[in-house]
Amino acid sequence: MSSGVETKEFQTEIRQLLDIVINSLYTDKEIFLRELISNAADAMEKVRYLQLTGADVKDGDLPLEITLTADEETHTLTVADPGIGMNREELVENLGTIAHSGSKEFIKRLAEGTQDFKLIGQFGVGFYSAFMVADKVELYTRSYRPEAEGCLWSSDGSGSYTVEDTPDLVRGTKIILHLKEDARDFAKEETLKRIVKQYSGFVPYPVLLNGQKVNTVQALWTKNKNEITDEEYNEFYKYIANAYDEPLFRLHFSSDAPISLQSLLFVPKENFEHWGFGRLDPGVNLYCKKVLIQEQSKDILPEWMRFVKGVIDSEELPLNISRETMQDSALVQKINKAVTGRFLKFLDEQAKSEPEKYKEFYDKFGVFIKEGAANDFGHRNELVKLMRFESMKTEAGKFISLSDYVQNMAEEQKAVYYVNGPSREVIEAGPYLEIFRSKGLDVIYTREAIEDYVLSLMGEFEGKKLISADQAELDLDLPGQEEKTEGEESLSEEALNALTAWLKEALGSKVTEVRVSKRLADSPAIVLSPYGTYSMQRMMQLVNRDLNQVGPAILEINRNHPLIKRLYALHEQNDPFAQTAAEQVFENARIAAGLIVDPREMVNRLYAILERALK
Ligand SMILES: Nc1ncnc2c1ncn2[C@@H]1O[C@H](COP(=O)(O)OP(=O)(O)OP(=O)(O)O)[C@@H](O)[C@H]1O
Repeated sequence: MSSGVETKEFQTEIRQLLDIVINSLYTDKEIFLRELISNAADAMEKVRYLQLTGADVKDGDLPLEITLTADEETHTLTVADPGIGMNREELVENLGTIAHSGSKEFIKRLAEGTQDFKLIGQFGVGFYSAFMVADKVELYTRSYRPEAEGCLWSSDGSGSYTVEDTPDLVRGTKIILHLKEDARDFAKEETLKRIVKQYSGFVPYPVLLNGQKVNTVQALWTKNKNEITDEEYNEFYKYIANAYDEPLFRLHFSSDAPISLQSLLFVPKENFEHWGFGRLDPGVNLYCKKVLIQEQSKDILPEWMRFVKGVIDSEELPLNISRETMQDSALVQKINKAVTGRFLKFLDEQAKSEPEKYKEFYDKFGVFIKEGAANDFGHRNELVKLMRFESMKTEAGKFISLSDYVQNMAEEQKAVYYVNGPSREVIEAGPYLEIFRSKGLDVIYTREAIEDYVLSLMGEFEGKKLISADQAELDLDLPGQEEKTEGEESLSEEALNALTAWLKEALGSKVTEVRVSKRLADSPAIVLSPYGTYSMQRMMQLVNRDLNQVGPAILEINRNHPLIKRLYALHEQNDPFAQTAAEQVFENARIAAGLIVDPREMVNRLYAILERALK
């Protein structure tokens, strides 16, 4: 390990970020203070925890407070905290590289101008906002570990920084900002006071500005609901979620049994995972009597709830609970169950009381509900109730729940039907709805394979079977459901036998069976999967871009359709064109099923068909 002055290059992404930061607009600049204060508070939170769990912490008596020192003469602002500090390796790791892919994506979009700078705090790169106001940043830091050496990190925000060992520092971090000419206001007390109040009102430690305390420390979640204003809630949300906007939903509750806890949860306005920023980290912090036990706890809530931000505080938790014991602690399970259950109930209530807002929620966060319904067995029933779908009978863009569907069912209808397709238009243009339309039965539209997966896992809902409309063996089980038999000019049984036998031969290994359909009204033919339904195969095709993933099909033909009758006539005349026509009927049915077919074969066949038609 080197101990002298070392000059190091910033990682490419950080250089890009600094470029943007340095040229940021004045109106954006003040958020730098929030970022530095929030880092300081995090570092002290860690010290508090280490001390409570009996770790050996250097300079154990330092009061846990953040000090801001503003000097209008030297145009400097110093932000200091007695937090855990960093040793040399940590310093280089934390303030020279970016590990999280989401942060890299964020920087890329910032550079393209398609992302708002204010979100910087949510992407783990908040420290660099210091360069919005400073043309030189010096950071002195000493780790809490008794054996560690102090260090000075320094940079002017261009391509590189220096690190050097520095003796005689006390524990924690001190950041000296040499303010740029256009940012000298940030050495003025009144400016700083205003910014602390605006952005950092909920820091759980005293913030001292030139020796004077400028914030009130409070754990909002422990207060009584009716003593808290909306503004306070929103400010608190902004603080804990590093957000600049207001939350979409808020849930504040306490419970005594089966476990004593207080919780304040928020659903943000936006889903960053949705925007392609990579997987979200959990957003709920675990406290015991206002002491942070675990930040962004992975164990306290199910994985699908990672979009929720907030706090859970339970006095029953032992302070020294470790990561390992967390996972299998019965207490943690109890908290998990209580909070998840309450949150699910809350969403259900919101869906009823504020359907429009719930729709906004579902549009953005529905992916998590579906993920939970697929993976979280314990809460599947509640989660499925929160899922929303369009259906044949809803207007485009309007949603219903499975419960709505069941309520609207005719008495004699025994099952809930659903069909999968990439869009409403594609589903409605396809042949799968024909029989349902003719019988006046509603069909739920699923868009994603995960929805089909969940419905097939469920098997039934409120005592009704869940049945996919493209299921090969479809028994609508309605009184008076007669077989669709021959109209006047329909093909005879004999002709149908001959035609299906020939089609089976003509299509070879592409089909397992060719039969007469009971479900078609307008389309000449339909394909069904011998393995159940097609939604999984469609997804596999899309993911693997492999046309052969689908396997053979069951082909059903419509005995009343003119095209099928004509096909039979051609076959009877031994016209070789019958083969081409049969293949194209089959391929069309596969396209209508949303499957990807081989375009090369198709194009040649279509030319042959055109040629004949143009004769
Ligand atoms: N005052 C500090 N004391 C100790 N470590 C710090 C301090 N400030 C920053 N760090 C370390 O540097 C890392 C990077 O800080 P940065 O602000 O860029 O991102 P972050 O704190 O991880 O994310 P966010 O800004 O969203 O809180 C932190 O995770 C922390 O490990």
